Amino acid sequence: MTQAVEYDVVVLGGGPAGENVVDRTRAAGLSTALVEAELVGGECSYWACIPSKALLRPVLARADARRVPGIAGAVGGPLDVPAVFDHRDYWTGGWKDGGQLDWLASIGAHMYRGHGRLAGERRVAVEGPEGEHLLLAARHAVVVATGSRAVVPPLPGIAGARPWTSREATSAHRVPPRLLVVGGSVVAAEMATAWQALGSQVTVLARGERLLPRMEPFAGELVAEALREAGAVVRTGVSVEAVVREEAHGPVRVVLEGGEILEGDEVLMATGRAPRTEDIGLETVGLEPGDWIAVDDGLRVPGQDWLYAVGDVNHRALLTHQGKYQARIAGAAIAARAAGPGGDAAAEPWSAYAATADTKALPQAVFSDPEAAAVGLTLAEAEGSGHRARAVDYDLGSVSGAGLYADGYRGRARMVVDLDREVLLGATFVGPGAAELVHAATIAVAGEVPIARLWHAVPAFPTMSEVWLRLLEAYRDAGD
Ligand SMILES: Cc1cc2nc3c(=O)[nH]c(=O)nc-3n(C[C@H](O)[C@H](O)[C@H](O)COP(=O)(O)OP(=O)(O)OC[C@H]3O[C@@H](n4cnc5c(N)ncnc54)[C@H](O)[C@@H]3O)c2cc1C
Ligand SMILES: NC(=O)c1ccc[n+]([C@@H]2O[C@H](COP(=O)([O-])OP(=O)(O)OC[C@H]3O[C@@H](n4cnc5c(N)ncnc54)[C@H](O)[C@@H]3O)[C@@H](O)[C@H]2O)c1
Repeated sequence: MTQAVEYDVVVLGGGPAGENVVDRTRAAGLSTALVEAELVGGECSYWACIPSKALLRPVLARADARRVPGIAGAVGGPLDVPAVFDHRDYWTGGWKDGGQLDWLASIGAHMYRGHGRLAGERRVAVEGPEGEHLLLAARHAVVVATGSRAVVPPLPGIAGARPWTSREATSAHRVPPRLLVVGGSVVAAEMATAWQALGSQVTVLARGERLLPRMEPFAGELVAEALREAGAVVRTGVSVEAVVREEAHGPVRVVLEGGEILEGDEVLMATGRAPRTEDIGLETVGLEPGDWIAVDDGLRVPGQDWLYAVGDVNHRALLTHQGKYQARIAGAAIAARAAGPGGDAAAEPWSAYAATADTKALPQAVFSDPEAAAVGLTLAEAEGSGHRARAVDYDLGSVSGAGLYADGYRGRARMVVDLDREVLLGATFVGPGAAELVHAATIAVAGEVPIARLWHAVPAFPTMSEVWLRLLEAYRDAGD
């Protein structure tokens, strides 16, 4: 039997969630090992949040400038595409994780590059890049943070069609003349916005009736309208039946239900995520390989007091900031329990040891043009979960701050109020620059700030945040 190298904590997967667990357990003085198969920083740093936002920033900055008199004339031309790619490459560190390795060393964490698998209780086996094997043992906790990968639906022809997933869409160095995008959610909306502006003729094929299906209906409607104005084709209610590329360097064809065939140079499958759990030894601890890992609010796997799962892999909220939040909570709980029998880590809602905001106050910002940002419940979700709720809407473009931000500003805001408790259940903002509006709403929802007190949170003039005042006035004037 191989001698195990012992640590207090072993973290499997070094994406944003895993890294933040390491940060917290090291801060508590616990010896910690991190096992990472690819690059420390994970999907977010190299093939998701960071490169996508680096591609989108020049797109949104140009779009904003084009709506401001005095500068609009100077930004009429195309984007400098090689410079946009350089900007994106800079932000991914050229797909190298040297900076992250330096940080791990600086906090005294040990990093093992290789494929990790659970090997029974408190054990992680690591298979290194040269096939070498090592066993790690955790005195206090193992934290699984192996994230997720893109789902490619098993459609006829798809394997040979070499479709793009989010990885290629965020790392490509060539602009395909025609890009077909299958899916209608966040990856589809953001990548359609980016690649249409970078020079592709984009066609979005969404099977639902609108884009951004998890947000208020007006979000997807405004984003689709703007994509069409930018020259993209947006089709909703369509179902893709096959994806075929007959010649290796030839075009790709998408066959729709009913037989219609669309041709492109690349096809992006923006069709959701699957857990990276099929080969991480879940069967050695009685869990099902390939499944999302269910956890309680304390981020522990029920029945296994040493096993935690944070980030995408637990399927609570597939967002970096939420994975990092879970990591801070799991790290604090592990440290408290490691401190001894007196270490109290009861997962009471809103305590330092419970991931409460995942379900009650989850924010998301989508960097399409216009941006769409939301927190908490939509009206439909509030009503569906039994609240007596009212939605109050306001045309964001009527606020002076928005009018000054951009000529002809188009946008909309909605707050959803719990009529029994007079607190906010959710809020949505759509419009240029609207992503920065959501954090104020997150504070109001997470803090359950009474509407009566929100009147005293006076927005500065002339900022877009004055929309809060207008929403409160609209709520007051609507009566009960
Ligand atoms: C295109 C795109 C854009 C996005 N933009 C945003 C955004 O703007 N904001 C936002 O909040 N979220 C965004 N997301 C979601 C975000 O990327 C994820 O929520 C986040 O990366 C999850 O972090 P994680 O640490 O759980 O997992 P990951 O980032 O997936 O990291 C998991 C790590 O575990 C490693 N690993 C897996 N299996 C093993 C193993 N067996 N052994 C060792 N290591 C292993 C992987 O190599 C990886 O490094 C975006 C997603 C996509 C696809
Ligand atoms: N700015 C951000 O916060 C940001 C940006 C990008 C991605 N993300 C996160 O990454 C995750 C992945 O995003 P996503 O957009 O890929 O997935 P998603 O799960 O949000 O949406 C998947 C979409 O694909 C469609 N779909 C699934 N199978 C299909 C099929 N066979 N044919 C046609 N359509 C199909 C679904 O109807 C849905 O609209 C999400 O959880 C998202 O929140 C966040």
